[in-house]
Amino acid sequence: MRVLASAPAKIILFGEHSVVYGKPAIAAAINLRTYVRAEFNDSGRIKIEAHDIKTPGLIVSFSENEIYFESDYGKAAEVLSYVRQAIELVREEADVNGRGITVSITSQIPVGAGLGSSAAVAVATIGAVSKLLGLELTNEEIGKLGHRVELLVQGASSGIDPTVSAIGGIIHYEKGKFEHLPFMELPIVVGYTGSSGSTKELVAMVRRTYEEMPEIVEPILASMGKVVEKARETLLSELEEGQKLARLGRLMNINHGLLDALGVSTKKLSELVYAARTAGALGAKITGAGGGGCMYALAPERQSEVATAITIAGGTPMITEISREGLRIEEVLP
Ligand SMILES: Nc1ncnc2c1ncn2[C@@H]1O[C@H](COP(=O)(O)OP(=O)(O)OP(=O)(O)O)[C@@H](O)[C@H]1O
Ligand SMILES: C[C@@](O)(CCO)CC(=O)[O-]
Ligand SMILES: [Mg+2]
Repeated sequence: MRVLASAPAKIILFGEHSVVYGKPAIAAAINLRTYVRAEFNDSGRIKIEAHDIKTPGLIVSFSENEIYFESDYGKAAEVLSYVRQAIELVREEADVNGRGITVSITSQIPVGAGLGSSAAVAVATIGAVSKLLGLELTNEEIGKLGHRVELLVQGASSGIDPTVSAIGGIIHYEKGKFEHLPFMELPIVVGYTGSSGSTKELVAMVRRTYEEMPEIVEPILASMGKVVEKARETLLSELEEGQKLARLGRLMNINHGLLDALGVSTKKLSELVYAARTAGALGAKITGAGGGGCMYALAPERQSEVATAITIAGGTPMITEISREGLRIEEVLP
C-alpha cells in the first residue's frame, strides 16, 4: 500500500511570537504544499528520503520501540527531526512495531522562511503514515499531533502552524483553540529574503529578552494581542472591502514595528517591508519567526508593482493565494 498526502504552508497574518505567550494570533494557509509519500518496505527499517534537504536520504532502523539513525552526517539527523518525531508519534498511536516504512518528501515551501515548512512536513507525514497504518484521524487531531512534534523538536511552539496547515483557511488561534474566520481572497505578496532563520532559536531568543526585561517585553506582547483582536474585529466587520483592507494594512505596520522591537527583524526584511510600502502596499510585515525568511504585503491592485519593488530590493516575490484546504490525502494505492 502507498499513500500520498500533502499539507500547505501558512502565513501568520498577525501575532507571531506573542502567540507563544498565550496571546491570540491569525494565520492563513497558502497554496504552496509539502508532499509526503509513505509506503511499507520489507527491510523492517524506516527510511526517510527528504529531496529538498541537501543531504542524501538517511537510513533509520528500529527495533522494539527504539529508532536508530545511520548517517555520516551528524547534522542530517537533526534536520530530519520533525519527520522522525512525526513518524514516531504515529507509530505510538497505532501501537505497531516492526514493519518498515519508507517516507519520501518533496516540497514547494522554502525551509526556515517563516512559511511553516516544519509544520507542513510534520502534518503531511502524520497524515500519510497514519493512513498507511490504518488510523482514522481527523485533520484537527492531526494538527494536535503536529503541535506535539513541534514541541518535541523546538521545545516551545504555540501550535498555530500545524493547526492551520492541517485544517486550512484563515484561523484565529489562542491557547490551542481555533476558530475559522470567513474565507476571503487577500491580495497578498510574499517577499523572501533568501536567507533562513531557525524558529527554535528565534523563539528562544525572545524568551531570553522576556526573562531579562519582562516589564518592557510584556507590554509589547500585550499590544500585539490587541492588534490581533482589532484585526479579527475588522475581518468580521461589515466595513466595505477597501476600508477593511486599509485598516488591516495599518495594523500590519504596527505589528511589524512591535516584532522589530522584539529583535526578530533583519535589515533585509525591513528593506523588503519598506520597499513594498513605498510601492503602494497598504501594509507590510514579517511573517513567521523572522531572523530572515519572509515578509508579506497587502497590496490590492498593486500586487505586480509591489512584486517588482521586492525584486529591486533584492528579494524574491511570490504572489500566492489563501488555501481553503489543509491536509489532503492525494491518493491511496493498494
Ligand atoms: N521538505 C522538508 N523535508 C524535511 N524536513 C523539512 C522540510 N521542510 C522543513 N523541514 C524541517 O523544518 C525545519 C525548519 O523549520 P523552522 O520552524 O525553523 O522554519 P519554518 O517552519 O520554515 O518557518 P516558521 O516556523 O517561522 O514558519 C528544517 O530545518 C527541517 O528540520
Ligand atoms: C514564532 C511563532 O510564533 C510562529 C512561527 O510561524 C512560533 C509559534 O507560534 O510556535
Ligand atoms: Mg516552523
